[in-house]
Amino acid sequence: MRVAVIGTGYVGLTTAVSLAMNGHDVLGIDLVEAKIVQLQKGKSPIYEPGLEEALALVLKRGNLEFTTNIADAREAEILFVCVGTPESADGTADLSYVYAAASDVEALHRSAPRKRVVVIKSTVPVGTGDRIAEKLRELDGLHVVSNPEFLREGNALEDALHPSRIVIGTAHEAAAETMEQLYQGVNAPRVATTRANAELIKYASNAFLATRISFMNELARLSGALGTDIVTVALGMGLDSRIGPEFLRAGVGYGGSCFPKDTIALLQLAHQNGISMSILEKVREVNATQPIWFLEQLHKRQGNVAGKKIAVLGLAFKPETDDIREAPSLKILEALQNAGATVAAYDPIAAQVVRPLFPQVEYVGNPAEAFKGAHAALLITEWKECIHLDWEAIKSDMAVPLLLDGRNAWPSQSLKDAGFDYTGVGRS
Ligand SMILES: NC(=O)c1ccc[n+]([C@@H]2O[C@H](COP(=O)([O-])OP(=O)(O)OC[C@H]3O[C@@H](n4cnc5c(N)ncnc54)[C@H](O)[C@@H]3O)[C@@H](O)[C@H]2O)c1
Ligand SMILES: O=c1ccn([C@@H]2O[C@H](COP(=O)(O)OP(=O)(O)O[C@H]3O[C@H](CO)[C@@H](O)[C@H](O)[C@H]3O)[C@@H](O)[C@H]2O)c(=O)[nH]1
Repeated sequence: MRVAVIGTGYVGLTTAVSLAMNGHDVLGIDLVEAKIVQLQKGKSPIYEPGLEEALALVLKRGNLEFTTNIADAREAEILFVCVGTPESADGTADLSYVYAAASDVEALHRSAPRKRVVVIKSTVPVGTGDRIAEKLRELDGLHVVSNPEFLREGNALEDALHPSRIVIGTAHEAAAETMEQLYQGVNAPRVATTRANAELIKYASNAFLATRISFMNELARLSGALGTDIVTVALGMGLDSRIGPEFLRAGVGYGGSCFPKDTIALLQLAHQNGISMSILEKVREVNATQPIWFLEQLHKRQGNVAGKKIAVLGLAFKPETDDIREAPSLKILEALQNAGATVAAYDPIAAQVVRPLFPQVEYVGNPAEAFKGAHAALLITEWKECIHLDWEAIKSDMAVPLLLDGRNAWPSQSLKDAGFDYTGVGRS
């Protein structure tokens, strides 16, 4: 099928590449010319495992092209909207990019009318799809479908090719049929529903996952006080099939471009409808304080960190991505700097995007460098490069062998046996 994807960021580019891999003819559209020029050359502007290789493949096959001009999409039967919906000053989702993209679609459709489906993949509050449909109603042959995206960064292409589910929100039979044709061959459960339900499924899923994390982080604080081990507790909980093992990892808090903004957007949507979601308020509160709680564990052991060297391992909000949006590392770097510490940081991919924000931090080329002379080391992102380390060498390199494992990913017992002063999150 002929598909156009508006917005070639994390979601748009991954969607475009995965649809092209599945044999569709895809046109990727973005406003940022530099991005399009780079993509035309087969260079991915974002770091996602396997994405650049897949991009090269579909460019070579000729079923993916890029442009800055939406008029080039006149032949497209399906137009995906994958633009950002960032947090506004009041916490609601900023829909200006979505509405601008809808206006672009409207202009295209007026100049080149044909049967078309407009698919909103951006995460948007309940009612947005209906409002866009209202705005475009006069345009014959054009139907608006909600098809939220559930991919995870760092695993984006894999998730797009093998999704957990495909949610299609539309009341229009022919549009639903077009979507089914598009996803033919993709083996995933379908949820065929209204646009509004589809929109709420997306926010509810993210809010629920964030809730599990904050629950575990708060439980970890108790576990630390009791001297119990949160990792074992999570294992024991997750074996209950009603609970399941995913998203029970305590740590320094969730970050990224989705959970922080989507939880506040859902809260604002609830307020606008006279509903108080007190659980979700607490989820955000626990998450906001988790990096600070983590740093208290450092201060308890090191006292004043002024003038001391602190190694920070990992900066991205999770491994396998260069994304630092709402990354806990940013709060931690800021607090360490305010406390007068000298910080040496390592991240295999994200250091270059953090550097302009924290120019005083020393960015080192490998983890071993960060540990040299350090009075403490903090694991913030569990990159494999930050986990599989030569601990013997590290022990002799550190000024004080104090380890604070913000992801419970270092081998706690063997480090303690080797003489390190080790503390995880909710495990002593
Ligand atoms: N990042 C994720 O993991 C993820 C996962 C699921 C859903 N989402 C949702 O998907 C949406 C996109 O997120 P993202 O992380 O890909 O954003 P992003 O910021 O990485 O990419 C958005 C892209 O859209 C482009 N753009 C904006 N307006 C445009 C227009 N009118 N025409 C053409 N291009 C335009 C921007 O230049 C940018 O390249 C958001 O609503 C987000 O909540 C994101
Ligand atoms: O047990 C866990 C699991 C995750 N995290 C943290 O939670 C954040 C988000 O992780 P993850 O969900 O894996 O990454 P995202 O790419 O943000 O993906 C989420 O947000 C996307 C955007 O909406 C959705 O599409 C995905 O389904 C949803 O998982 C990261 O900081 C993780 O370190 C934890 O602290 N503990």
